[in-house]
Amino acid sequence: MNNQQRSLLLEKSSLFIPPQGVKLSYGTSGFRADAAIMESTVYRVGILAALRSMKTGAVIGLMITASHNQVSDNGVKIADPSGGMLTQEWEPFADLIANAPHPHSLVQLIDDFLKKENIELEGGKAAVVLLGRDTRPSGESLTEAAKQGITSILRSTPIDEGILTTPQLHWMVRARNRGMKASESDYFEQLASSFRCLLDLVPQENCNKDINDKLIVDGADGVGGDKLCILKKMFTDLCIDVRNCGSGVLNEGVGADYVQKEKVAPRGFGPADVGIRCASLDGDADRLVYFIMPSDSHNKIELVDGDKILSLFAVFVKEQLSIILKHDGMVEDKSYQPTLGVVQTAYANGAATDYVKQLGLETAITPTGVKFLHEKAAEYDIGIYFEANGHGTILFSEPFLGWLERKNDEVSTKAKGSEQEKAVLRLLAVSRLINQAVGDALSGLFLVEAILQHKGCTIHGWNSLYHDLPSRQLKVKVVDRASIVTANAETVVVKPDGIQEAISAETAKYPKGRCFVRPSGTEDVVRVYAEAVTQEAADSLARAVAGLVNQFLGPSS
Ligand SMILES: CC(=O)N[C@H]1[C@@H](OP(=O)(O)O)O[C@H](CO)[C@@H](O)[C@@H]1O
Ligand SMILES: [Mg+2]
Repeated sequence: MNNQQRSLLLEKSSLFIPPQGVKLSYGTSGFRADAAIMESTVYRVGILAALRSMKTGAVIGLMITASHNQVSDNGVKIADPSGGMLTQEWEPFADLIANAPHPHSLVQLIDDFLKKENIELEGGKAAVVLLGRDTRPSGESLTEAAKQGITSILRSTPIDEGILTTPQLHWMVRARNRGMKASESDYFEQLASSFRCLLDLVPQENCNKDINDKLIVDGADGVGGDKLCILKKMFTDLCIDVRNCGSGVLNEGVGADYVQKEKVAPRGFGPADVGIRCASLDGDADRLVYFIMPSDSHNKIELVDGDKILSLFAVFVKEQLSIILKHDGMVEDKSYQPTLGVVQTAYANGAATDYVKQLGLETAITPTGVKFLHEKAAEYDIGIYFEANGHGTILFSEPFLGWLERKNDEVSTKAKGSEQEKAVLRLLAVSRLINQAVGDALSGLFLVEAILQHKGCTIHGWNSLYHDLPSRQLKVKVVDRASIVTANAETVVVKPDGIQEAISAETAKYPKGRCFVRPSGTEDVVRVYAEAVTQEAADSLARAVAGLVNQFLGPSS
């Protein structure tokens, strides 16, 4: 790097010295911690974003959010040119620069990295970084820190997009890099028009079915509720009651994470909502779960989680695809067989996995973390992925979309008004509605709503697609969670020696028992997951295996 660049970096970074004794690591959710200690980290991620933009010659995104964490936390993560997560190859560099103690060590690390990655700061394209933040009060000053980081690299421009959901920012990055319209209003417009298209294609016999038109959405007192209020104004015939829109504390007794983990209704929901279709978004609106309020006085809800959303999407997509593949309703078109696959993690309920297998779909399991699911789903022509917690989307391959467009041309002349034409139009609309960059609670919600209308199905009907096996999750605090090493998408433990045999022996005592343990990527705990035919059995298996974890790893003091 030249002297001008070096002195700019030294000067600016001296204003962002990391607090002593803090070591952060770029995990599944980027960097996340108490907002009070995040400024230097965000500044440095700003530098990384500018370098990534130069390396790729494309627009990069930088999102400031701590999702479902408490309001006093904050975090930062990068969206790569595709709109997906930062390439895993750059994560070690993110860790190195975030933890460099002083400006000189930081500049040295950057210099070494520029050489290793062959990044030319003077030639090549200038850097452009899109910035977004959630509604946290610390977001504004952290955005300033990010801008300082970006402008610490010569020829780099930050574009502040203000308060956004995480998926909106990822969507904008992807759209910009494809030369498409990429503003927030373009995002709303695309969701609205594709949703409208799906509603226009609802089969006649289901058009007037009473599926309980009202939907109540818990906005987690975060950004998702605000954006949904804008979107719902675009549909006069859709009745959405948005609650927890920012007047209460973000994520406190509200939000998809709370609802899914605690299995209770969020704040602001009461007896008047019994039986109505309800949904909950998380703090940055990249997770979505549905739920039904119970009819008794207990607060326990019926959860309709990410696995159920995945199942609903899988049924719909498979149906539409089979209609297209049938010429005149009789013969399968063998000339092109698109691959359709479903991707889950080991946390997917066994009943959900059985259900999608029964549909005849290929299923794959990856380690926990969206980046793994996304990567696997991208191997199919249509890849549907969801974590049980409600993060997921449907990915469509370019060759498949090209094929659909050609089919569309063909059927619009030869088979106008046919079922085949409608199915083609529906899948094209789904590919525009559902976020192709990351899981998106808003676009997921509108797709769920469209499919329920299409099928004339209530939330109760949807929820009874299959019945979840009882399960239990526990957390165990141990001395060093990294001493657990797993394989086969986290379903078996390979270290320490002997623990897997002990877990398997315990699990074998329970009919239909399934159990696995893994170190959390976001908390200092080992997670235990158990499933069995009764709740008591799942609880007992989880407790017994938690005991084994303690025995093999030693409880933390
Ligand atoms: C069991 C569980 O819900 N794990 C969550 C949680 O990861 P852990 O590595 O389990 O802490 O946070 C991740 C990031 O939000 C999310 O992708 C994942 O599903
Ligand atoms: Mg989130």
